[in-house]
Amino acid sequence: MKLSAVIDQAGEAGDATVTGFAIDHRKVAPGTIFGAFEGARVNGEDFIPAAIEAGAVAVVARPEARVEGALHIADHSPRECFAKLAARFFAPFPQATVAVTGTNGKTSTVEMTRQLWRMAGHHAASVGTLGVTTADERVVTGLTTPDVVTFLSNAAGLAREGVTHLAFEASSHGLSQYRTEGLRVAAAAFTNLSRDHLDYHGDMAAYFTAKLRLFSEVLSPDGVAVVWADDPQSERVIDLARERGNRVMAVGEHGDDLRLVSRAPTLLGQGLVIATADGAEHRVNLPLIGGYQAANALVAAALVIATGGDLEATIKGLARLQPVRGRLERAAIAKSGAPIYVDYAHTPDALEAAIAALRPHVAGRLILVFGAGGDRDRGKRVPMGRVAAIEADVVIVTDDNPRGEDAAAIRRDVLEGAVGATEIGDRRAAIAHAVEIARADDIVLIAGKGHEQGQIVGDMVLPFDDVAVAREVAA
Ligand SMILES: CC(=O)N[C@H]1[C@@H](OP(=O)(O)OP(=O)(O)OC[C@H]2O[C@@H](n3ccc(=O)[nH]c3=O)[C@H](O)[C@@H]2O)O[C@H](CO)[C@@H](O)[C@@H]1O[C@H](C)C(=O)N[C@@H](C)C(=O)N[C@H](CCC(=O)O)C(=O)O
Ligand SMILES: Nc1ncnc2c1ncn2[C@@H]1O[C@H](COP(=O)(O)OP(=O)(O)OP(=O)(O)O)[C@@H](O)[C@H]1O
Ligand SMILES: N[C@H](CCC[C@H](N)C(=O)O)C(=O)O
Ligand SMILES: [Mg+2]
Repeated sequence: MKLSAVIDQAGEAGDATVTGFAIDHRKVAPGTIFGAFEGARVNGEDFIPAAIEAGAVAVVARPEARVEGALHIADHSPRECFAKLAARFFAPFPQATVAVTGTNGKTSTVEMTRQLWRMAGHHAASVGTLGVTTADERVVTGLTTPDVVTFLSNAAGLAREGVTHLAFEASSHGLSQYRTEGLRVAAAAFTNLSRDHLDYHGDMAAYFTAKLRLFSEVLSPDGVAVVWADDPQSERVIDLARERGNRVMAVGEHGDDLRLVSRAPTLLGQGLVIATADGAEHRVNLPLIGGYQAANALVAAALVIATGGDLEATIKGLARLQPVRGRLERAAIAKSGAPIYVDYAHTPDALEAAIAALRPHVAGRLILVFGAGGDRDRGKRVPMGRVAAIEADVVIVTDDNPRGEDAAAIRRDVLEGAVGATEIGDRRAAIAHAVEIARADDIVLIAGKGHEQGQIVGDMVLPFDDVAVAREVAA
């Protein structure tokens, strides 16, 4: 592709051939357009000379950046500009693309959306914390919302493979860094807002603003806003969408479009009654437990309907949803008979939701093993401890991913809220202890790491899988 096809004002540089896009100078090859951004750690503008040396034909950067020897595509919002140009290069993308934001439930919702589309016979994929998932395979990317070049090239690659329907997770980091700009988003969903990532965003208002960008800027002007209506912040999302002229589909006990009339836990799932806007009531047995999974399933159904899915068939499809990896996953049964669940709850709200999901299924005690990640929002640790102390019957505080922090100091923070908890730093020993003390009518919940395959300690990723460890210690 010629530079003039990517950018209108390329001038005499327009004849140069563009071979790719990069935001890391180490990935620049001859013909690359380099995006130089100020980051949280370093300033990408410092690498402009090196990128040009490596063959960059153009550099997208702030007007005040110095660019010599390549076309300077100057923009006050260089990340946004870069994403839009890159999208021109990588297009076309899957014809129906939807996005999900919210503090909790993104991964579950995009995965359920993908499953429902597949049931309808579409070639569908999801992109998020679990990686890039299609019916055939899963490729791990490392981030929830991959960097913009990875994201756009993956989305285009999926389209080339025949994927027509794509659901992706829009994390607050991804939204504030414009990682998912430039492709048409036909529907966007909001699941909920609670505390997380304040290390990065500073305060709840800034965190929410980052998430709202999905509705104010990323969602197509003729797209549908799917909103979980039972969150205290839902109204703001609905108002924003209506002001902008987007159609709103409200879902939940307070939702008019898919109204959750009732929810009755069964042994391995729950019976749902869902009322639709035409007044009809639909009954379906969701084979997953917990209010939070019902919420995510309904949001997923709304996304499918918003992009043309048949209402009745989609609601029926809920009965065939497969569990999402690491979300209330039943990992093993202890010798005593106690079931052991693994869940990805790593915020106070999620921990509360995960415990609430299991509560109707426990006759004895709910034994919780959890910790908090290092180099992440420290302010969520005490509230997580508090939720644990209040909602669980036995609490064991252990290590999550300490990353660059002192693990014992993280546990101290959590223990400040988790009054009366037992402290066992070694995660395997903590899980073993929980399983050992569990009696037949108890349930063990191992929270925080879900599907993760490693424990990040310093710069190392040590192999660790909560599900595998649960199985080992239960054997
Ligand atoms: C805080 C954060 O989001 N950081 C991400 C972000 O960094 P940044 O733009 O601030 O980058 P930086 O390291 O300061 O560098 C600035 C620029 O210089 C470039 N650079 C840097 C060094 C160099 O030698 N050459 C070079 O060109 C970088 O590519 C970058 O464009 O862009 C980088 C490149 O894409 C990401 O790898 C990095 O993710 C880090 C590893 C990370 O841990 N991110 C987490 C917090 C994250 O994004 N999480 C969210 C939310 C999770 C959830 O709750 O779901 C996610 O979407 O995964
Ligand atoms: N709708 C919901 N309401 C409250 N809690 C939820 C909801 N959905 C999921 N959770 C909790 O959050 C955990 C993570 O769920 P999921 O992975 O779907 O969220 P996420 O938004 O993708 O998280 P991340 O930000 O880490 O990518 C679950 O294991 C559960 O404990
Ligand atoms: N996407 C989340 C994952 C947190 C998972 C938890 N195990 C932790 O390490 O804190 C984050 O990066 O904050
Ligand atoms: Mg996720």
